[in-house]
Amino acid sequence: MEQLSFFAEAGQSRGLPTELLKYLPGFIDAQTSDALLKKLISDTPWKQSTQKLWDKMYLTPRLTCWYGETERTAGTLPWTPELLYIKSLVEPLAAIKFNSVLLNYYRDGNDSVAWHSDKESIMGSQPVIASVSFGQVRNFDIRNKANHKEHYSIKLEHGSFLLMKAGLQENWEHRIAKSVKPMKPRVNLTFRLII
Ligand SMILES: O=C(O)CCC(=O)C(=O)O
Ligand SMILES: [Fe+2]
Repeated sequence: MEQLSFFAEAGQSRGLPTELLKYLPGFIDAQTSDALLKKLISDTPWKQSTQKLWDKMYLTPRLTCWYGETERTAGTLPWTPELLYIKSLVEPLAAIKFNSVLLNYYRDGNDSVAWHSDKESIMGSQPVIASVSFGQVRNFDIRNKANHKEHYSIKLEHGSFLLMKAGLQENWEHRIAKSVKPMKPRVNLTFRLII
């Protein structure tokens, strides 16, 4: 029988392009991750923004909030001690000093992020992005833009780290798909360098 645990077991596609991605489960221990998940959910002033698709406005299917060096982008909040702590853990692995982080809150299986790449010009053409996940394990799917049949999936675990290396955004897209299985809350942080 399928195990219906809170945080499903680890697993990832074979042959993951490690020159583009580095995945570290258990990057932050379970107890610290539990506390951070709770604090981030309760203390973040989450917003649901709107997005335009085919000339119609839709509510983004998740909640978000930006933090970082506040003079850079409008609406960005100043760093909190928790975010500075997580930033200090990811920076040595990414070999980058990040100046912003996007928080995504997936409340349940209906929340998602559609296929996209993070290639805004404010991050340069080859951005390196460090991603930390807390809570519900969700599948992080990636596919080659030129050949959608080339695709992989990583189960991003509670307290895990994922480094999206230079080149990933250029040639690959990623998403967190909706799920028909019941899903507990998940918070994801993507540390970025906005130039
Ligand atoms: O939730 C995730 O793991 C990914 C989020 C993401 O792709 C983004 O915020 O650009
Ligand atoms: Fe993304």
